[in-house]
Amino acid sequence: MSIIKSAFRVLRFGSAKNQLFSLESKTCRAFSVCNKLRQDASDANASKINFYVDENKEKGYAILKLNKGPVNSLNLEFLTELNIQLEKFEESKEIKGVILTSSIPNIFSAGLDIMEMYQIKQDRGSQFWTALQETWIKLYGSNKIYIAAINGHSPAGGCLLSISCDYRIMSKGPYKIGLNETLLGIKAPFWFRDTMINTIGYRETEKALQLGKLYSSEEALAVNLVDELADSKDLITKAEEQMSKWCAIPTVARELTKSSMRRDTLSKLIAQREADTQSFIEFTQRDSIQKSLRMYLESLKKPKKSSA
Ligand SMILES: CC/C=C\CCC/C=C/C(=O)SCCNC(=O)CCNC(=O)[C@H](O)C(C)(C)COP(=O)(O)OP(=O)(O)OC[C@H]1O[C@@H](n2cnc3c(N)ncnc32)[C@H](O)[C@@H]1OP(=O)(O)O
Repeated sequence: MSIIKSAFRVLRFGSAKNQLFSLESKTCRAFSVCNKLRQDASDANASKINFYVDENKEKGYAILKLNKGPVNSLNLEFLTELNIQLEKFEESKEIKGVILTSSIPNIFSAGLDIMEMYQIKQDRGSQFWTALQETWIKLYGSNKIYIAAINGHSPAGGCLLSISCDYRIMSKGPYKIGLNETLLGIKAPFWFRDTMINTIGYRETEKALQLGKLYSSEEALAVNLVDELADSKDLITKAEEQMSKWCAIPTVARELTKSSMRRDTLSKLIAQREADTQSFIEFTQRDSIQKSLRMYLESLKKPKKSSA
């Protein structure tokens, strides 16, 4: 939204302005549908702490640590809470940037909660998908600086969170990152795909998405899926060093540059959020998709084989 707003300020006249205005108002309508949901989510989760926020107003940035055990999977309530927090950051005058990480050892995020796609009622499915779209629009479209400190596995929706940031540092170790949707028998949505293309390029994305490739940290560095590797113990320090560097850039120039780079990709989803939600519902309700999801869920729940 903020990027759309900045773009709106810059493009004062002509059809581009009208187009952005219409995109913005569609987005606002979709957001207002989520308001009740947000209240429900904050009531239901009042006793749980699904993430921690450590704000350092002096330095001008915050650290947001995902904390929804066991694997930071993204369900409706969690996304709704995250969206509220992202909005708070966006409105903050003191916070220039956010380091996004996880408090769960070896896991950044396991991506979408598969239970939100398996045998789910249409209403819930559409609320879930709307919340996910909102998270991406807020993160990818943010005026703030987002640095992902990827402390562990980051498949599918977890990868989407990190590639929506401006810079990625990943822990060295036996961790995997990538858009592995085809391995679940599903297709990555076009906005996941486009964010990936913007990060690692068309050809690499074409291979990665078809193969459902999960990259090791070294492989991820080699294709620019991440920008830097760090020993786990140094991850946050490195992210903070990087954040100081980004914070030192003149803000308006950086924001306008970011928005000019991301506007077209964002506009594509903003212009067709409802159709995209319908397509998610239609796709996930297919018998063949439900069967694939069931098999994938079973494979996750199988007792792990001993490597000995
Ligand atoms: C038109 C478009 C339509 C649809 C588009 C949909 C796009 C989808 C995007 C997604 O994000 S789909 C989710 C993809 N995620 C994955 O494939 C990750 C699966 N998980 C793992 O590989 C591993 O769990 C791990 C993240 C590597 C962590 O491994 P670890 O050994 O540490 O944990 P374990 O596997 O034992 O898991 C603990 C516990 O959590 C459950 N789990 C794991 N991931 C998910 C998930 N994404 N959703 C729901 N639940 C998940 C797992 O089953 C275990 O449960 P249990 O304790 O009850 O056995």
